[in-house]
Amino acid sequence: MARTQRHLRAQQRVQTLIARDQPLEETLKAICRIIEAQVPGGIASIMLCDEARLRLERLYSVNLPQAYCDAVEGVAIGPENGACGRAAYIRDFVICADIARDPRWNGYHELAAQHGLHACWSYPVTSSSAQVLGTFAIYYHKPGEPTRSDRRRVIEAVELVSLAVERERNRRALKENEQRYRSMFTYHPDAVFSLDLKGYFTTANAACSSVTGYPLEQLIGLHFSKLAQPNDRERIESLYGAVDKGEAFRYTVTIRHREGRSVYLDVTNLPIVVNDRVIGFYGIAKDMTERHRQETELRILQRSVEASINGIVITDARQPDNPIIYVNEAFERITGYGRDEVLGHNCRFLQGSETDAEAMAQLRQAITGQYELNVTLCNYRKDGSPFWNNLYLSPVRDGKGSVTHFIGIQHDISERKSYEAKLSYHASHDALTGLANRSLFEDHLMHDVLLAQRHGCHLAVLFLDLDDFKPINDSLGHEVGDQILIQAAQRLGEELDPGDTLARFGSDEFVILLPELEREEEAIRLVERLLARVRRPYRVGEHELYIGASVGIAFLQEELESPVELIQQADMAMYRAKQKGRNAWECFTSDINDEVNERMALRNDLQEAIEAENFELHYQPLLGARSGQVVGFEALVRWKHPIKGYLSPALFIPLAEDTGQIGAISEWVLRQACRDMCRLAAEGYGHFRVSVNLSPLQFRRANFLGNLQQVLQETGLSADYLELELTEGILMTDTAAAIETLHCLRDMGVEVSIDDFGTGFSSLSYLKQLPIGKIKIDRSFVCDVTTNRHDSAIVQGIISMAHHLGLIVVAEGIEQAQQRDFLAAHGCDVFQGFFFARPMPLEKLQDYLKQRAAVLGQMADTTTPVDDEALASDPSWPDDKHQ
Ligand SMILES: Nc1nc2c(ncn2[C@@H]2O[C@@H]3COP(=O)(O)O[C@H]4[C@@H](O)[C@H](n5cnc6c(=O)[nH]c(N)nc65)O[C@@H]4COP(=O)(O)O[C@H]3[C@H]2O)c(=O)[nH]1
Repeated sequence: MARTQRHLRAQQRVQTLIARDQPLEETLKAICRIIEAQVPGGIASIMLCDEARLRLERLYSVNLPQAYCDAVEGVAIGPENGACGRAAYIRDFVICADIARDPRWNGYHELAAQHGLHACWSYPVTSSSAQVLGTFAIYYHKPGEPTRSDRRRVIEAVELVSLAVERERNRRALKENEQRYRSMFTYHPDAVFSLDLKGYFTTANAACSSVTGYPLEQLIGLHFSKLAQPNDRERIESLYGAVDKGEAFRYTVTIRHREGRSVYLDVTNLPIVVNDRVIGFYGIAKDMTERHRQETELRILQRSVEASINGIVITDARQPDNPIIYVNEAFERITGYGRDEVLGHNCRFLQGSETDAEAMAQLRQAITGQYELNVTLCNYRKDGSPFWNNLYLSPVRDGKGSVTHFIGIQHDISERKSYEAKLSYHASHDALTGLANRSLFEDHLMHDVLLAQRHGCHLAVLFLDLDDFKPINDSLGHEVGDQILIQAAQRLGEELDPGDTLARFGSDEFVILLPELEREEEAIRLVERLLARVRRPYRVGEHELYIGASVGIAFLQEELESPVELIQQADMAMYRAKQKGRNAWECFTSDINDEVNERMALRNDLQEAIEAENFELHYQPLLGARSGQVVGFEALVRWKHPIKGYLSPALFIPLAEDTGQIGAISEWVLRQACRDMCRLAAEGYGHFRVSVNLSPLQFRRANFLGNLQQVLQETGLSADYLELELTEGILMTDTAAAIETLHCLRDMGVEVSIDDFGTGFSSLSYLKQLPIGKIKIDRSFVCDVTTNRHDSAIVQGIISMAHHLGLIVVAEGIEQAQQRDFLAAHGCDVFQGFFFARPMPLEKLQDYLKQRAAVLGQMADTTTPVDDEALASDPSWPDDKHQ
């Protein structure tokens, strides 16, 4: 009983050792002692399996000799390996009653005998899962077998051993696990942490500290929201709901580092589940700041490349033939090739027949030499159409500096190129007709003159000006004018040879270069053909129109200073041709040159006179045929040339008309005439009407009426005292507009007379439509009126017809009393001419008026008619020197 009690106590002690996780050796040795106390003479030992369960190592015993222990430790588990090796092998009780004779102890007999060990009973120790953990053995110093109670005790001891070993193994496994976990936690390069359910940090590793910048002691107990950006907090809190349900989740968040910078984290949260209850969250936060920055940069870069309006091609320089690995949308748009069609191919499919070989060579060199290049080359789209590609090629290098790729940026400059081409075309061509312009013509001229001089050929320049083009353009509009110019250009072109150059210089000026003439006559024959072609009718819309041309011809002569001189010579000759009449041509000669030079000099002098207002105004009286009274004056401009003296207006007025200088002269004349009339009235000479000659250019000016009104206003002359003299020619072009202007003049109170009447081509019947009050019979009819019966008949006809129309008739150029008498006899109303008075300056006119008044005063007594001839030839009167 006492023995049993002792045994139970010993067992409890062992169980306490086990429960308290005392070292295994202590527990196992305690078990050995218990069993040794129960089986007298027995020596207990416990051996445990190695990890692989192939050997028995770690021998625990209190009384086995150490040398024996050392010798058997590590014995292999096997059927013939002593009691323990076999027990572990067969997983059953092995009884070796007499070791010395037991063959299973072969190899160990001597060892056992040395230590006086003669019997051994061994029992396998197994785990709760039936794994062999080791063996429990009892040795005896004499042979013998166990009794039943011995067996029972051994089994009890084995159970205790199993319990202790298994417990110790579990504890070790647990510790190992914990260490593993801790290692993972501690050494994890990412921030690893745990939060409680309220979101406070409960644990955090070192990485967590470096990611957040907070020392661990400050981090523990900190609420996660202290780190998250305000706009992220709510989102993350809502995610934690998922963790509550036991689910893991992942999100990205930007936190604020303790130093203030933003840290971009990729966080995975997992629930901490204990006893089926979530008690918090684990978190693993990966610092993605750098990667995020790179990704953002990359994304922006990718978007920019994608969205670029320039085509972008990337090729792989490491692969044979440098194949395309990327093209953007713009490349597809520009070339018409889809991405799939080009990837893997070399870019050469973009080349074609017009691709510049030199540009290609540069491109190849840049690829071989691995340097940047900017080159413009002609590429081809998928549909075969060419485009201009301004290509930037640059090599892309890796970290070691080796070129891995090439990037090509295409800029489709086709529009710019075509614009440039258009610009250069327009710079050298006339937009309306498509003919060469002056600059291109001059280029050809330089070149062809050089060749002609070298080869001794004849060369000619023709200057062709359309006759009567301006009136058509003015009256029918520019569209009609343009059509005529186009048709004329076409006709001229059709007559020329391929080597000739046809250019348009001005509105209706065409210039032709004939560089390869065998004889000069060829040019003349061509000009005749050209004139004939130009003369043919032009059909424009409903109009059938006729125009002519005047041509000047200049041949290449030896004494030419510059080729351009030929154009000027042809121009001068054309001017002479124009003077000859319509549809004429003229060759340049040196006298034309002189004439033109003189004209040029005169033009310049005239300009100086205009600027200095270096003109005088003379007045020629007009006398009533019946009353003999002065009824008005004609204002006639005089220019005293500094060298040539007084020049006839018949000389410089047409020049001024040609050069446009007439505008300024006319305005001066009008203003001066109005002023002088006001002065005469103011100085008591009476109110006289002054006739002013009107130039066609002045009449057609847009602001003609406005200007007139302004002059009248400024000078204070009443419109009743102004008369404008128009030639028939003015009324011939754009008659409707001219008549409208005449009506306006009449409304203003200004009188209008037709000057040089009878010299125009038009029928007299148009007179009845005109709101005019007077006609002036041209001097040429008056001159021979008494000697030539035709002129006499014409003059009589004009007077009669004019009177029927209610018009006053003025006869100008009366030089003789017979002429006066004839005209008076046939009812002419007003006389003008040297017979009565020459044109004179205002001061002389005042004298004239005074004298007339004096003579008239005397006549009142005598009733003798005024001797106009005597007055006119009074030596004190001005001699109109220019006449
Ligand atoms: N042989 C001869 N001649 C006579 C006689 N009586 C007058 N004359 C001249 O005949 C011309 C009359 O002027 P016109 O026919 O309008 O012809 C004018 C007119 O068309 C133009 N002219 C003169 N002054 C002006 C002006 O201020 N403006 C414009 N637009 N043209 C003007 O120049 C032309 C010539 O003017 P002038 O040389 O001043 O010549 C004047 C005058 O001096 C005569 O009995 N015998």
